[in-house]
Amino acid sequence: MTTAIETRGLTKQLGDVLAVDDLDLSISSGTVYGFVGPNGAGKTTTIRMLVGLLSPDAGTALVDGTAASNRKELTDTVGYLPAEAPLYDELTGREQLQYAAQFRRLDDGDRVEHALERYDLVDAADRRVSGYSTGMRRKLGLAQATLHDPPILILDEPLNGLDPGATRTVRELVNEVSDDGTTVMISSHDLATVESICDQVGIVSDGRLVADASPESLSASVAEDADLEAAVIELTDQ
Ligand SMILES: Nc1ncnc2c1ncn2[C@@H]1O[C@H](COP(=O)(O)OP(=O)(O)OP(=O)(O)O)[C@@H](O)[C@H]1O
Repeated sequence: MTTAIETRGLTKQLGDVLAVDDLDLSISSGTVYGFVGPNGAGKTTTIRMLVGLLSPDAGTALVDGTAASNRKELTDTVGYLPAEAPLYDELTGREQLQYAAQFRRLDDGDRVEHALERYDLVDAADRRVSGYSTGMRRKLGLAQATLHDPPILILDEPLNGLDPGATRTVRELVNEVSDDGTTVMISSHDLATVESICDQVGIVSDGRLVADASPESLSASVAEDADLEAAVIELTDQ
C-alpha cells in the first residue's frame, strides 16, 4: 500500500509555543484518517504545513511523495478546506464554483452544476455568499475543495458548527470519496463522527502524536466499554 501523507520529525515553533513537536505521521493511500486532540494541540499547524502554507522549523512532510512545500505541484493532487472556507462574499455560490473551476482550468460546466446538486445548494446557487449560513458556507467550501476530484482531501474542522443534517452531508461525502479511493485527513472535535467514518485516528497533544490506531483499538486500549471520546480524554490527560 502506498503512503499518501508522511511526516518525519515535523516541528514548528509559533511564538513561545512549540506547536508541533517532532511529529511522525504515516497515512496510507485510501485511508480516512481522523486527526484529533485538545484545543491548541497542534492540528491546524500540522495541516498548514501539509498544504504548504507554513514551513516547518525541522523535519519533512511528504504528500503523495512530493515535498508539501511544493504547493504548485500538489494543486491537482490535494483538496484542502480550512476551518474558514476561502470564499468571496460578493460572489454567488455558483459564481464561486465557476471561479474555482476556471482557476483550476476545469472546463466542464457540468462539474459546477453537479457539485451544487451534490451539496444541496441549487436553491441558493444564485444568492451571494455573504448571505450564506455557517453550514452553507461549509458545504460550498467542500464543493470547492473537491471540484477537481483530488486523490487526497485534507479537511480542517469541517464539522464545526454544523447541524445534524449538514454533519450527515459531510459524513456522506467522506464515505463517498473514500469508496472511490480518496485519502481523507479530517481534523475534528466531533469524536462520535470521527469514530464512525475513520479507519485510523491519530491523537495529538502538546504537538506530539500520543496514539495512532483504529478507533476500535484506541477505545479498547483504555477500557472494555470505552468509546473514542473516553480514549482521547484518557490519552491526552484532559
Ligand atoms: N500565530 C500564532 N502565534 C503564536 N502561537 C500560535 C499561533 N498559531 C497557533 N499558535 C499556538 O500553537 C498551538 C497549536 O495551535 P493549533 O491551532 O495548531 O492547535 P489546534 O490543535 O488546531 O487547536 P484547536 O482544536 O483549538 O483548533 C497553540 O498553543 C496555539 O495557541
